[in-house]
Amino acid sequence: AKTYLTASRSFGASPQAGIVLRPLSPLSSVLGRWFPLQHQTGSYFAKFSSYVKYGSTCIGTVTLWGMIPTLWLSDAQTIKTVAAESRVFRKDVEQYETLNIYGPNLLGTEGADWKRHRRVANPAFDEATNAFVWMETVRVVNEWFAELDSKAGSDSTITIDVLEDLVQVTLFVLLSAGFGRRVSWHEDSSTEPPSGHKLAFRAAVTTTISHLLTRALTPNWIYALSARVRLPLIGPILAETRESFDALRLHMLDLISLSRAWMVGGKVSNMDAGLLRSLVEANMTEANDVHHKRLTDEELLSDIFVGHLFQTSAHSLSFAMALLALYPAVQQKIYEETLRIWPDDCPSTASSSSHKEFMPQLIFFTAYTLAVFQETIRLFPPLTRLSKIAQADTTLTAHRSIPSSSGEIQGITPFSVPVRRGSIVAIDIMALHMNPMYWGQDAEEFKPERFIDTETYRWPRDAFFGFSAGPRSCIGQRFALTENVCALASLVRSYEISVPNYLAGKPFLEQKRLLLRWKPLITTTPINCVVRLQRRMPVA
Ligand code: HEM
Repeated sequence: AKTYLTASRSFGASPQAGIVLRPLSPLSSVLGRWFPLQHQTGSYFAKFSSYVKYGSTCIGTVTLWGMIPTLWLSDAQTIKTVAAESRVFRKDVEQYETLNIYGPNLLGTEGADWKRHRRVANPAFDEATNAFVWMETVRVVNEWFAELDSKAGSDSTITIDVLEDLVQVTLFVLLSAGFGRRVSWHEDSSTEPPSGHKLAFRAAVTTTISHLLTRALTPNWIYALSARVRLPLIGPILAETRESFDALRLHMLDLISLSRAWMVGGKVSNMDAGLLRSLVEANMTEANDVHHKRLTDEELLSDIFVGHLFQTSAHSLSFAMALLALYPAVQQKIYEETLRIWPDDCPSTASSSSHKEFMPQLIFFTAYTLAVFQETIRLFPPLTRLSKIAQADTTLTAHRSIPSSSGEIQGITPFSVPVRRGSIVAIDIMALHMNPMYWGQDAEEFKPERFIDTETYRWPRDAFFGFSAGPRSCIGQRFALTENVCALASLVRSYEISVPNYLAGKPFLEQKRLLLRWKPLITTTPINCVVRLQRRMPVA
């Protein structure tokens, strides 16, 4: 009781909402789905409701274990300050430990170690890589479309579990644009493994995907222990998981060696562009002495892989497809936009050079498709919260407000929030994205127009935190935007997306409830996202 009181006294004038689990603890995300008090601060489904209840954009809670004061923020300016002051507000890297699967990486490191990773990675995430991402997305989605068409019925329709397919699509893009290893949709997964390998590449990839969640949610010490001792129940699953991750690691390390050998030999690799080649190149030009250390092969591999671990693109594209099935008028607008870019048909191949020419105009030509994707991320941010630890005593500014009888936020006044060293500061991305101060009273509605500037409206940049901001923002943002906009535009150009037959006769709100369900695992994960696709006829 005494420690609780000491912790809660540190909040100053911020309202207090009791004891909750640590914001990013794996337990809180696994149990989040079943947490009964869904409007309670800290619940994954509370959206902005607890900030309305307390009339404040900052709420204090105390962690169940450790009694650590935790401040939850839904205020754009406060969050911007926290993200910018990365020396005062450090990432809660302890919570990322299980994501360091292949070794330390950009996401799970801090301080000098993080800087070393970011310095090597920055130049690799350039326009050449994005051009390659565009080209490979075109290739992979066309292979996917061929697969869908071969399975479609005589009326050219097919009903699919979107997530299952998109996990493969986005992984194939990553393997190619990330590792320079083209995997065809049709490649046989029963191919004999090459010498020195237990699994063929495709088999290593597919088994790794199926064990991704087990690995990411298993504490490293249990994982390590399971290699030495036969653990009851979970032992065999962990052994299988280890086998698949080890098999993929060996393949990836081969690719790194190959890339380096090409570089040393002065050869132009047939791995085209791609992150791996650029990373290997940037790493080789880094100084390697007592002060500077190059990244190891494991670290390079980990930096590329961690971007996929979250499956952010697969999840966001799934939500976007479900939303397009529910909102045909939005889909029609994307279709009209794609008719302007591709008057004849969706391209089946793209060269990276043609994309490079196209890229500067891309955002302009696909403004609406991009807005649909951003609005999807606003409603379903893959990471709904981030957590930082204060390294020094400091002060933030938040806002108090009084909701009117019609629920509108009014009487907004600033107030100071003392932050004690060691406190957790939780950036509540979902609440920020639902905050009516920035997005209006209809913040929960799907309206891509919010992301289109007009002469009288400029969309609130600081209130969109889907890719984070400041020095620790997503390094793969352009990669993800290129991939997702290309995939969405190609999809809508080729297919009409609608709700599956079993939902067709239901009221709209019921369709919405059933199609947009999600669970808070490592990232916001769609549940049972099923849509019907009908091939569009070629434009006459
Ligand atoms: C829809 C897609 C994506 C979204 C919404 C997204 C979102 C985010 C967010 C919110 C962070 C901050 C995480 C934190 O502070 O803990 C982040 C970091 C990061 N993302 Fe993404 N991401 C996406 C796709 C990607 C892709 C495709 C890659 C790589 C190919 C990638 C690589 C990374 C890396 C390496 C970091 C750590 C950066 C650092 O700390 O320096 N992300 N991402």
